[in-house]
Amino acid sequence: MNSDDPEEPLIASSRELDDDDTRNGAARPVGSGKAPEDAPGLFVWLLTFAAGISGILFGYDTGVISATLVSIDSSLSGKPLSSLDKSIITSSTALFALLVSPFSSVLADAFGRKRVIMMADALFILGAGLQAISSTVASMVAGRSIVGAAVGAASFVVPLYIAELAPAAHRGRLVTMNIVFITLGQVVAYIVGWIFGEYGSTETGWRWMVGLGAVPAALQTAIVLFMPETPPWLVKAGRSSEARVVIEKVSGGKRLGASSRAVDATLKNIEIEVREEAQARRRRTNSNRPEWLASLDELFKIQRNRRALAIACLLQGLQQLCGFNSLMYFSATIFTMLGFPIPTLTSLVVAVTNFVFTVAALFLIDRIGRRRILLWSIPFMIAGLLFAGYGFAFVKLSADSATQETSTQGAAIVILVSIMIYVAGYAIGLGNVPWMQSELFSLNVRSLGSGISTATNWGANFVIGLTFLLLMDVLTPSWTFVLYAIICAIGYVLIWRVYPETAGLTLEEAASLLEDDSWGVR
Ligand SMILES: O[C@H]1[C@H](O)[C@@H](O)[C@H](O)[C@@H](O)[C@H]1O
Repeated sequence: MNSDDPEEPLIASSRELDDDDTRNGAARPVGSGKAPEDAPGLFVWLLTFAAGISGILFGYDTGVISATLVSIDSSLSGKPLSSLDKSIITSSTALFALLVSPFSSVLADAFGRKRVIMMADALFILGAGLQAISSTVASMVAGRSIVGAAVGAASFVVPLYIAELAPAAHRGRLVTMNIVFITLGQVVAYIVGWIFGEYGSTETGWRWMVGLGAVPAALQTAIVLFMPETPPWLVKAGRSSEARVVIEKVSGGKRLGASSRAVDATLKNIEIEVREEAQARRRRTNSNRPEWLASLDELFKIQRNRRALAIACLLQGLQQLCGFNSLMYFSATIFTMLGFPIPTLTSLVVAVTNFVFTVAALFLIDRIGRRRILLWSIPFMIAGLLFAGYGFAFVKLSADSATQETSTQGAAIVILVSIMIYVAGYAIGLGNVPWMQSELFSLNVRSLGSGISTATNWGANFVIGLTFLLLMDVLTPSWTFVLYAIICAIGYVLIWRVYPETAGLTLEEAASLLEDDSWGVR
């Protein structure tokens, strides 16, 4: 059904929804609604900015670890960190993010999106504090794990929060804002790591690096107190009049032309979807099965939900398995081996390129569309990886930059430029499109589906972080990069086959695209 079609009523009344329609979730579009099409008002930008602080925290805490590990020296447990210590400290964050992200979907449904953001802030502060005062490896691991739990919850709930608040026409751009904040947090972490590592004392420098993560979390806690809940959650909680006020504000307020008809239409659409969900839940409860099992059932047994989940997990898995975070975590190590004189500064190139092209994506994503931007950008990633792999074939790697032979300097430059091409391609597409996952799911499985695909992201992140150095050793750097190129090529074909374009559609229109029986793209 096309809401631009003059023949179609803007919304279906509940009487138009027969039982079959509602059972299949095939009824009229809902979600955030398409009605308010104006530019996002100041209110939406403020909300996005406030919620985006979570992105800064996410980026900061994932980016800061590489500098932290090389600066800790012997301050934990009175001895230098072993490789195993380093691996456990690094991977505990991804592991806990993985464990917490699906669980946070249950919390987000029960307590609201906003409260989960606040819970994550409390964890960010606790984790940063614990890391900063750590004197043993065990307490450092505990601090990293708590931060991981916070990152897991925030990485799930913030995109969901923004997607449910933003008008459809601007949703892509607003969700991308969150990724801009993540990549900005990574740039800040690299700069802070470089400054404290270079100029701070050995004993306290790294403590400042990790402890500073508490500052944005405290700031966000103060701001979030004044932020609203999302309209779909409010309607679900039986607070439709509050939802109406939020929709009105989000559409720019009455003075900016948010006609009360458009606001009513949006609210009505959400109410219909919530009603459908309640009916579906009643049917599930009748069957005497635990609620979560019934939801899981619904996610896997209904074709459109299954397809949404497969696409979301494909994109999230590919975002990590393409190998980008190997660079985020180990680029300083790679550039040391390549003989660059100040590797931490050179590695800043990765974080800055990622940030700059994510900002570019912000302006392009709604215009070009998710599917198309991926199909255009992944070939650049593949080319960058293959050139880098080729460059590595000419370099004799050394752990000490001083012994690097001049003859390989050309190859080192080729590798640096190839990595920049790869990172640019990543940032403009795969770095952000997967986070628009919530628009693929209908409301009744949106939280659960987004939670599972976010967990896929963290699972794959964990695998990449754990295996990169091993692969470099076993396969050689050239073949490691070729392997990532092969993964990108497989991902390209899968995206081309199964991922339809969702740009500019309401959440529900996007979800109903997937009702097609075949797995092809209409
Ligand atoms: O979207 C983000 C972004 O691309 C970050 O730079 C990356 O480190 C994350 O893993 C990813 O989820």
